Amino acid sequence: MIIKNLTLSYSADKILLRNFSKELSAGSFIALVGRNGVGKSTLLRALAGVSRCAGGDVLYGEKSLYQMRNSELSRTIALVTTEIVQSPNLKVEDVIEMGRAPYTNWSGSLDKEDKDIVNQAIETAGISYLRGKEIDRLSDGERQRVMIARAIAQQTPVILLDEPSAFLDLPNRYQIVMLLAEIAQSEGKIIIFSTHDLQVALRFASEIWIMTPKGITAGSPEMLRATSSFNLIFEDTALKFNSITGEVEF
Ligand SMILES: Nc1ncnc2c1ncn2[C@@H]1O[C@H](COP(=O)(O)OP(=O)(O)OP(=O)(O)O)[C@@H](O)[C@H]1O
Repeated sequence: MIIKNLTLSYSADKILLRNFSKELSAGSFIALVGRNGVGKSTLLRALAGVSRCAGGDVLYGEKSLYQMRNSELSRTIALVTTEIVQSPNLKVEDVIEMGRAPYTNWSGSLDKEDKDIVNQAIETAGISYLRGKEIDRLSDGERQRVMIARAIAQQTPVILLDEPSAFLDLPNRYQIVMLLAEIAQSEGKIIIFSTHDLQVALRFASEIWIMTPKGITAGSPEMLRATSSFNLIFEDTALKFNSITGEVEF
């Protein structure tokens, strides 16, 4: 995937990101960090081809995401947001089966292969125990896992997740991020997730993008640590990132 001179803005007087370029390779597990309102969700939506960017392009293969038809786009990129899918009587399996929509025929019916893929996604996401449950009766953390299973079932080479660990308790947070890291590595997917959890990013990401109003500083956790780059996030605050201990200090 190639990001070319990406510029993001909602209005002429507020540019969130200017001319960002980056080439991403298969197997990358990227944590996107930055302060509230800096533009992480906007960036993920632009990379998902959901919202148009103000300038630049995002290519998968040779093709711009913005030129892809919806069916092709949804076979290329899965976007997992914290938006809540709510519909009475909708079961966990129904939601995960929606991940197969880009592959099913006009009737939307799933064949055996689709069903096997859905079952495998349920297994991988570790949510077999949620089978048969209604989606609006799940906890936030359980629902988040279901949405990840849906993205897995979508079988896209790129998965983007907006704060996948936002609602999760500590063990679940680590488990979800470890699961995503494992999928990125074993299946050679590009996975980008936004997070406010620096510890998780440092521990599991292969690369971290620090987004500030001045742009994105990208690098391996080790490199960013060595260059004290995390302090970019704490500019204008009384906090400081200790690159030796990896802790935030007053
Ligand atoms: N649809 C929109 N129209 C206009 N401005 C928007 C729109 N969506 C977001 N913004 C603004 O763009 C900026 C970036 O928002 P965005 O949601 O991308 O930030 P974020 O980094 O994901 O924040 P958070 O960490 O709080 O989720 C914010 O100032 C926000 O108010």
